[in-house]
Amino acid sequence: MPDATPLLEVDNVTIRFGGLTALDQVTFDIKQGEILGLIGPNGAGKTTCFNVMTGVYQATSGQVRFAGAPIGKLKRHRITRLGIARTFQNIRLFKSMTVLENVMVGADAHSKVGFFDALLRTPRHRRTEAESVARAKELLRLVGVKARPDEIAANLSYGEQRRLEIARALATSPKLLCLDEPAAGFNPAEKLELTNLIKKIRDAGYTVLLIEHDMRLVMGAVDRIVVLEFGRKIAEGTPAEIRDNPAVIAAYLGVDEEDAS
Ligand SMILES: Nc1ncnc2c1ncn2[C@@H]1O[C@H](COP(=O)(O)OP(=O)(O)OP(=O)(O)O)[C@@H](O)[C@H]1O
Repeated sequence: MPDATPLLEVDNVTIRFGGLTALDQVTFDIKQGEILGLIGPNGAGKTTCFNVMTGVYQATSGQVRFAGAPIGKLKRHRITRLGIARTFQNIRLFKSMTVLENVMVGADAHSKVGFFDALLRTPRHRRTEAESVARAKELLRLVGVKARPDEIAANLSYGEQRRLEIARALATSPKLLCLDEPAAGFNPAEKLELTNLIKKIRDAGYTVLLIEHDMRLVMGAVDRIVVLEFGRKIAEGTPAEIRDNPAVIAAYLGVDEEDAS
């Protein structure tokens, strides 16, 4: 079970783009070891939330804290090193590189081997590389990529490419893994497999934040849900609580709250 210490805190965060308020005083936290779903209609601010947590955007006001420390002013690579990794709505693999290389690119974010070690191929470099290869293969097994490690990424099926992206994100040894619509384009069987994979990843010791449009997947995979609409948090609770929440039903059906209740 998740313990009580929040791994990540989004504290009263507002983000404005010109006249548009993409996030409006949003507050929620992610507890160590839980799977949190972030849902809401199109344009609700979900991806903006990911972007503020991963250093792509800075909050106009409010604060994001990771393991208790503010991360709002940190650059993206520093946040990756602290332990937040993400996948993207659109697959962003290095398509001409191999499966293994794609995962090892992620591992490099944490490599302790210096530039000269790599250039001179020192014993330290070779040892670290062997360890990275072993770890990358282990991650490929965890996420269920069946293609050979030396296969070119572009030759993988769409579903395998999505799994590979997750393996690459895990290669940075994150404490928090953020998945942005990982089931986009999946058939029902693939969605079920993904639900199981997300739980498996959590059971392997990671905390997971999931943005996903597919309600069945969200309800089946997560411990808790935060709902955004027009940049505001309109609800927070267990899947059962969210399913019956009139404000959430109204947001998704596009009707007035009174009409939906
Ligand atoms: N860089 C930006 N500049 C201007 N407006 C932006 C920027 N990024 C996001 N927005 C706007 O902020 C709002 C929230 O967008 P966001 O992508 O976070 O929503 P979302 O909930 O992820 O939507 P979707 O489910 O469609 O991906 C939208 O109105 C969007 O147009």
